[in-house]
Amino acid sequence: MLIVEGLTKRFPSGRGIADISFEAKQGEVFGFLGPNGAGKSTTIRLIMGFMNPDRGRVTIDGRDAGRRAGDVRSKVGYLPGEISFLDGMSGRGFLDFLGAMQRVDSKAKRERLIERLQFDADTPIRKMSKGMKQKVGIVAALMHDPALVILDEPTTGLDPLMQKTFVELILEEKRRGTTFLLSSHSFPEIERTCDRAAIIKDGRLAAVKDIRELRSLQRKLFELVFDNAEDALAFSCSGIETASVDGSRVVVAVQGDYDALVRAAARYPLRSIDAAAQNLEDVFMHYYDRKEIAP
Ligand SMILES: Nc1ncnc2c1ncn2[C@@H]1O[C@H](COP(=O)(O)OP(=O)(O)OP(=O)(O)O)[C@@H](O)[C@H]1O
Repeated sequence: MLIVEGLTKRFPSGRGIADISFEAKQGEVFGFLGPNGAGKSTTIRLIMGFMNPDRGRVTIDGRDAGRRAGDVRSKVGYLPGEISFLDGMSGRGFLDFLGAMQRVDSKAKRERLIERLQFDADTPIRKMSKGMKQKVGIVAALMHDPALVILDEPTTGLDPLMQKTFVELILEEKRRGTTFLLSSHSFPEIERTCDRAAIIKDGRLAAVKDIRELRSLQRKLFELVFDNAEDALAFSCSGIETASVDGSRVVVAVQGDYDALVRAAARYPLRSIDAAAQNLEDVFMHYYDRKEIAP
């Protein structure tokens, strides 16, 4: 549905993006992660045709997005990172205006979305909070049933309940076959919605990862509290790889082989045992931290 090939843009400052390539298949939610200034919004603006790339090509639904921009854009829903509205309008007035440009009868869907996101669309935009404006932007991106939806940090300003509603909305649209490109700083949001995610750093693609595969790499962290520090030390020397030992408390990170842990721990009296899943953020974080990026 969306093919990005060798997209390159260098700004006079020397910043920008270089050789970004990825593909989001129909019905896929493709995540876009990366530290501030990595080049996510630049990539998205190039995909949307708001700037011309120095090199590279974007294909949307089999068509060159650069050459057939008008054609292609009616199939695309877009939520920019920073929304600029026509301040004199109400939310509904703005959506009416946009609906007329999209040339699709989007009123019924628009009203359903407004109800789901629970905001007063008749409020003048200049009186709206950041979160309310974000909701108007989300409705604008989804109301015309586009085949491809590109969202640049969509949940900025939304409260946790609305973030949850937003995740549900994405999953519902995905079930209908809508394709998403979702730029986000929220790891839980990426984990809940995405099939794959690209990590972009310093304008280059650091990795493209399958979320299911990442989940299978997630380790479980077991915190074992022994009766005394001697037992904890003896346990930590028994061949089990420990993440930390602090008095009678030992943390073990396990990926798959729980049997060895259970056998080793069974030799000592235990006061408690707690397990927590390593979160996706920890799995991704090393891409953010790395100074050099492997090809
Ligand atoms: N129009 C522009 N002119 C000059 N430099 C720009 C322009 N747009 C972006 N940049 C620079 O390109 C780099 C990438 O910016 P971009 O906004 O794409 O990052 P981002 O990954 O979206 O960051 P964030 O997570 O903070 O939104 C930054 O160094 C930014 O200053």
